[in-house]
Amino acid sequence: MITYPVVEKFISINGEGQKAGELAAFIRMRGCNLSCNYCDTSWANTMDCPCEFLSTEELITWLTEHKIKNVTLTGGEPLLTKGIDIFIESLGSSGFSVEIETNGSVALDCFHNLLHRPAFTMDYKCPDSGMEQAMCTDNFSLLLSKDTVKFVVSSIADLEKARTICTHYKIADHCPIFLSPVFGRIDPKEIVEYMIEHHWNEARLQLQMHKFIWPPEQRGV
Ligand SMILES: C[S@@+](CC[C@H](N)C(=O)[O-])C[C@H]1O[C@@H](n2cnc3c(N)ncnc32)[C@H](O)[C@@H]1O
Ligand SMILES: Nc1nc2[nH]cc(C(=O)O)c2c(=O)[nH]1
Ligand code: SF4
Ligand SMILES: [Mg+2]
Repeated sequence: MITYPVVEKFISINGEGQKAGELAAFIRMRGCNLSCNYCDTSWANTMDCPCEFLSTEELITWLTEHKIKNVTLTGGEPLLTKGIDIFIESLGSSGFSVEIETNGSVALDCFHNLLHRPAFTMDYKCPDSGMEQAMCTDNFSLLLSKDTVKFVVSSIADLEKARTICTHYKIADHCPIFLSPVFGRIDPKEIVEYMIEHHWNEARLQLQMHKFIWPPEQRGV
């Protein structure tokens, strides 16, 4: 029986993305291949982080008990979890609406062809994250309208790079573009001013809502 290394699971409102404000269940998997210098869940990224090994049946029982429709798989990097494709199919065939928060370094081609293809919220790691060299830009051509490309920006230089990438890969023809400030590192006003200055109608500012509702460092919300 496959089990998955879950470092936390909780019900909350989704603080980010196309379903921001809707109830969702979050399942956070252990381990990540990147180390973004702003990561707000770096505690979950090491392989010695305490976790529970849970089976599909245990996780679906928990979701069913909470009468939840939306499920977000996050981490760490959820797409590196062994057998995650099987879990995604099980969630989809059980009727859950599945969103994956993924870091942009994992090739999506094998997940794109799943019977129950989830919605991907895929980061493009901007230069100031220190992780841009790991980006798998072949993913852009696979994205659909239910997916999102998210740029988590630290600076105007990051915004410049985000705009260049959007133009080059014609991202707005595939899916929505979200701009999210690295929490506390850039004033969201600067992002709005940048959008106005560059007539950037295709982009959408998003703030991590849960960090305004609860203390920004709080886990499990
Ligand atoms: C913790 S990551 C986990 C999923 C995956 N590893 C990824 O990077 O997309 C979830 C989302 O939180 C964002 N994030 C992490 N730290 C952040 C911070 N300090 N401020 C804003 N967003 C942050 C990431 O960029 C990503 O979009
Ligand atoms: N409420 C809430 N919404 C979220 N959306 C994406 C999250 C994540 O950490 O991936 C997250 C999270 O940690 N909490
Ligand atoms: S890829 Fe995601 S989980 Fe990994 S370090 Fe970056 S923000 Fe954190
Ligand atoms: Mg988070």
